[in-house]
Amino acid sequence: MKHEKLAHPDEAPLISLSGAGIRRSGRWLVRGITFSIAPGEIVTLIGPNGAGKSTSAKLALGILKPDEGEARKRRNLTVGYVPQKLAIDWTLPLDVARFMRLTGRVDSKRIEAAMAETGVSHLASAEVRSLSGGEFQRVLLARAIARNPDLLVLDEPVQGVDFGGEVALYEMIRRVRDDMGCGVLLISHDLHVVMAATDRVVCLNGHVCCEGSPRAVAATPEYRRLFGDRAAEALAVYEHDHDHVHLPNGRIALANGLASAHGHADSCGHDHHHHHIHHHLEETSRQGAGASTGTDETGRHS
Ligand SMILES: Nc1ncnc2c1ncn2[C@@H]1O[C@H](COP(=O)(O)OP(=O)(O)OP(=O)(O)O)[C@@H](O)[C@H]1O
Repeated sequence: MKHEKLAHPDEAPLISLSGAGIRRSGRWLVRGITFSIAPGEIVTLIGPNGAGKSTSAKLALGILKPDEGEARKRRNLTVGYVPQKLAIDWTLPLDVARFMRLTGRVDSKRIEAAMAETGVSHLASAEVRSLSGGEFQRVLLARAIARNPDLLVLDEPVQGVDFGGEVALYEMIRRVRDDMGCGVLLISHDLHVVMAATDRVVCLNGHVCCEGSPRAVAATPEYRRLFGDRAAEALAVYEHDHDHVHLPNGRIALANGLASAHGHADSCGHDHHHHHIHHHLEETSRQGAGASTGTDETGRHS
């Protein structure tokens, strides 16, 4: 897979936290947080509500100062931020093109290229408030990448997006990373398919519970304790990676006899495991979408 060439762990990290902690009203919100993001790397902070993901991200970005430990940021780091929520008065008319220009001066060519990259060029004159959840996410992503960031930060990027849209969004995030070579920090309170899209997972619960490749993290008892049965299900997805074969035309033949239309011709050459997971999930979502919503828990990992 491309990103294995694109990730540069030997280069100075874009951001790094070392034993960072922050205290408010006599209580440690997070403590002992250590992780870094290299250029070209996709890192996910995962943990339950209140685990300190946003706080850790703010420490990493220099928005909050640690009371102990260290937070370092590369000089002149440009950050593209995709927020969880936006404080916008939706009663006012606002089209996508204007929305893209609301914050800061960004070159028109860059905006056009970013909108093309996330597939929203055709929505330039659409009303922002009329966009679907998935369209709005892609507009937010375009707005963030138009700044040509070194680091893209996405806070709960799949809220309000259905399962098919979630898979598509993570595909897009990876493609943006491949094209731009930026680092990516994802923040997620739920498992989603975030695990499969990530180079490294940092599992938080006030401190770093466990960290490593998605597969390594999914196998730890700490992670299973935090996410319970669903963690085991997610792991099952990981271990479920040889239920199909790659056909010469790039399609996937599943054990249940279905062929996926989404196979990539290069699936076999690189990072086999991730592609397997991806195709497994994609097929599951296609089947689910045809039958009902495709977004329920059982549908995810069936
Ligand atoms: N400024 C603050 N003052 C006091 N407590 C705070 C402050 N900011 C956050 N907290 C507390 O710190 C803890 C971690 O919050 P944080 O928002 O980082 O968690 P999170 O993992 O991002 O949660 P969620 O998934 O719910 O967004 C919570 O208990 C929260 O109430």
